[in-house]
Amino acid sequence: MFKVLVSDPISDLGISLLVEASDISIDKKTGLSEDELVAIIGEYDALLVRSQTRVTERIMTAGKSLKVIGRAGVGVDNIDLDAATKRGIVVINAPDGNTITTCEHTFAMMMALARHIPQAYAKTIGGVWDRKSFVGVELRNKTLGVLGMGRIGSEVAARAKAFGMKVLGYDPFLTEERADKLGVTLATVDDVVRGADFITVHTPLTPETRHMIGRAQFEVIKPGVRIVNCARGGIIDEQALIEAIDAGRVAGAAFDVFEEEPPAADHPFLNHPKVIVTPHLGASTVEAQENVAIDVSEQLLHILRNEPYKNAVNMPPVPGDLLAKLEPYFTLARKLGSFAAQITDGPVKEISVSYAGELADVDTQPLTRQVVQGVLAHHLGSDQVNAVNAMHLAKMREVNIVTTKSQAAKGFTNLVTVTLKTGREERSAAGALLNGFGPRITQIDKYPVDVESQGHLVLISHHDKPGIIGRVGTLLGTNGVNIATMQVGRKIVGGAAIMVLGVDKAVPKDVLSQLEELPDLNSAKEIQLV
Ligand SMILES: NC(=O)c1ccc[n+]([C@@H]2O[C@H](COP(=O)([O-])OP(=O)(O)OC[C@H]3O[C@@H](n4cnc5c(N)ncnc54)[C@H](O)[C@@H]3O)[C@@H](O)[C@H]2O)c1
Ligand SMILES: O=C(O)CC[C@@H](O)C(=O)O
Repeated sequence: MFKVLVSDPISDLGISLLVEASDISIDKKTGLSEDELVAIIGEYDALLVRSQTRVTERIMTAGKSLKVIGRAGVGVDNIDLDAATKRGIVVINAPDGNTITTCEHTFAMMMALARHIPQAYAKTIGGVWDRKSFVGVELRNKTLGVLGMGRIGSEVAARAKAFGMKVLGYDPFLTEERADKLGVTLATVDDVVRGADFITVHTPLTPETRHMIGRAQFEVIKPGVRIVNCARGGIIDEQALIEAIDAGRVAGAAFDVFEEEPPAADHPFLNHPKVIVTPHLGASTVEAQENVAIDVSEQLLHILRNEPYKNAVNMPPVPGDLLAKLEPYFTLARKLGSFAAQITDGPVKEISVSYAGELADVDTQPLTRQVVQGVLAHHLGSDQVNAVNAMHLAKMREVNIVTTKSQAAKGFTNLVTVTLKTGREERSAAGALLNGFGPRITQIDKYPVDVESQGHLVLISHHDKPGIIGRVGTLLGTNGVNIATMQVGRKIVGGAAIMVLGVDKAVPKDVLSQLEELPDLNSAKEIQLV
């Protein structure tokens, strides 16, 4: 008999599969503190949560029999994934079940914002018949900018078209072809910021999406824009947004999610006349809660019964002899994927992995998964992608995966080369394990290098001219950025060249822009490898 604990309010109908299963005994105990959970979790094989329970390392340590944690919903930011992976606890989610519901909430928020419905309601029930203060705007003929064209963003775009809106879409995986299919104009963040009358965000919260609409964007944003966030708090800089509303640049905002939830009582969004809010209700419909509970219950049963399952968010152990051969290359493969993703512009269409040397003779599929994970995690968030779901996510995004093998490893025992093709360019990074030095990047595009695959790097492309290294060093030094290592690669004297700097901390965006303005310097990209 497997024991399952449900620690958040989850649809009864959705978990009926578990209730009725003869090999499952289920307890529902909601609203427990961390201490209370720690005290009882030891007797359970599975834990089923929504977003309220914070599943911490302490809880997992106490959960000696825990095999699986199920999240009835998409985001797993309330679960310590590393702690689960370390303990071999599988974390599953239900990514599809609340897509339509959240899309509809986004629309409800957008329309309520356009027509001042919450403000007008409050006045009317307060006995004031005020028709003058609440003149709204139509959606028809307006431009909607959608940042994040995944499951929810694509559904929002489809509905916006039905309202007669023009849709600008941006997503690192949105190709011209897919945008055409969806009837959306492929745009950049800048196009959206400068051109949209309404902006809605549907990305995960990652280091790249945090404050993707911040002070710099509000300075150039289309005056009178209305902004909706039903994704994750922090994608839009809340403080900068309030300043932009108060300065009259932004007409209003509708937020379902907050940088801190619940927001503090003095949060500037609460009681602001131009901001409407809901308490993270995006997924709160009867249908969505049933869907996600059914999905996650099915998966949970499969895992407990040792049957094949999908939607694992963390990485299960790779068993067998193969692991011994491949495991040393896992980190290298993932970092090469991440490095290639960070240096490449445009929507990824193809990930090509070439294995040379002894790896050519073994099944390298688990390594390819690591590469794909590295590429996708850069865009989708490292909590959403793992070695189990990486290939599936790539397929959903119509990303082609190609593997080639050869014996010639340019003097290395094994050489792994990752090449990314986008609509705009093709970039590659190769790497090897060097005795005593661990994973190293040994080639970037056509340039041989020897770079430690760790920490903050800056990749500069420039012309091989005297003085360039000094100018870069001076500019970074003036801005307080310490250079720890430097590698320069070129094919011919005086031709195109690259410089890879290892730096002690992240380089601010404005310093990267200043680098790009230096004479003979073409581009400067910051890369972070963890
Ligand atoms: N309010 C709620 O209750 C609620 C409910 C469900 C989902 N969500 C949240 O909504 C968001 C979207 O969910 P989904 O199911 O559509 O996820 P998804 O993974 O299907 O889509 C997210 C998309 O964001 C894109 N993206 C990543 N980085 C980007 C960037 N820098 N710029 C533009 N796009 C970028 C990804 O490529 C991906 O296509 C998630 O944050 C999720 O947690 C909130
Ligand atoms: O459980 C909820 O209501 C939150 C759901 C949502 O944020 C998600 O990520 O799926």
